[in-house]
Amino acid sequence: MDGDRFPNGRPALVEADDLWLTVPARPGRVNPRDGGARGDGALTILHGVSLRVAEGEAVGLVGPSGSGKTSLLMLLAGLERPTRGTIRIAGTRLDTLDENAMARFRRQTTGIVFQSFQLIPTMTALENVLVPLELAGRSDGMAAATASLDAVGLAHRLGHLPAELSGGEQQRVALARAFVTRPRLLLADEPTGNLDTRTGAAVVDLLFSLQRQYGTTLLLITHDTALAARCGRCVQVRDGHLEDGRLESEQPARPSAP
Ligand SMILES: Nc1ncnc2c1ncn2[C@@H]1O[C@H](COP(=O)(O)OP(=O)(O)OP(=O)(O)O)[C@@H](O)[C@H]1O
Repeated sequence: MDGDRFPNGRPALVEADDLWLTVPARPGRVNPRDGGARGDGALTILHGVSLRVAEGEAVGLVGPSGSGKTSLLMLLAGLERPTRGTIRIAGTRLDTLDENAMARFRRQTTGIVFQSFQLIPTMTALENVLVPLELAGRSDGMAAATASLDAVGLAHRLGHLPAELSGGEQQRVALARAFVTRPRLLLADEPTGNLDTRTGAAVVDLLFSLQRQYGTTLLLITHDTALAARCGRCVQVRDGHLEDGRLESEQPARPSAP
C-alpha cells in the first residue's frame, strides 16, 4: 500500500504511526522521568511518535541529549522493534518481518552512517565498501565499490586501513559504503560529531550532494542547528515526543473521504 502522498505527488517512504518504545531501565540508572529515583522498572523512551517522510525528502532530527533521537532511528532501521505502533518503509510493514527478512530488507533499502564511522578495522577502504555488495550477492561488486569510493574522492585510498585514514576520510568511506547499494533511505546519526568544523562541513556537502544525486530519502540526527537548517524540514524530539517544524503547505495530503 502506498499510504499518504505529499502535495508534490511524492509518495511517503517512511510512515511511522504511534510508536512507543519501552526498555528495561539500566541497573542503577537514574530515570529522569521517574522523579530521579533509581529506576529498576521500565523506561519509556518514545511516547506515541508518528512521522511521515516523502520519498527524496531530507529531514533533520534535533533535540536535547537523551530525548530519543537515536532510538527512533534504530526503530526505522529495523535494529530495534517498537513496543507498540507500526512502521512502513517503502510500503513494507517492518513489524511483520522476521529477523532474516528484516536483515534482507535493511540491506536492500536502508543505509546507515554513524558518528563513529563503524568501519571494520581489519579491512581496507575498498573491502569495507564491498561488504554490503557481497551481502547483496552483487557480481559487479569490485567495480561498484571502486566507483563509490571515487565518488567520495577516495580513489587513491582504496588499499588503506581505517587507522591509516583521517577522520574525514573514514567518514567518506562510510558514506561510500552507505550509498553503494543506492538505498532509498539513508539514516545518519551525528555524522559530523567526531569531525572538526571544516572537515565536517566537507562531509556534509558530500552527503547532501549524493542524497540529491540519487534522490535518497534522508533522516539526519544533529545537534548542529546550521546543519539541520540545510534539511528541507526539521523535526524536534523532546522527551520522546515529536514536534514537526514542517511548513503547513508541505503537510501530506490525506486522501479525501469517499
Ligand atoms: N537499551 C536501553 N536501555 C536503557 N535505556 C536506554 C536504552 N537505549 C536508550 N536508553 C535511554 O533512552 C534515552 C534516549 O536515548 P537516545 O540515545 O535515543 O537519545 P538521543 O536523543 O539520541 O541522545 P543523544 O543526543 O545524547 O545521542 C536516554 O536517556 C538513554 O539513556
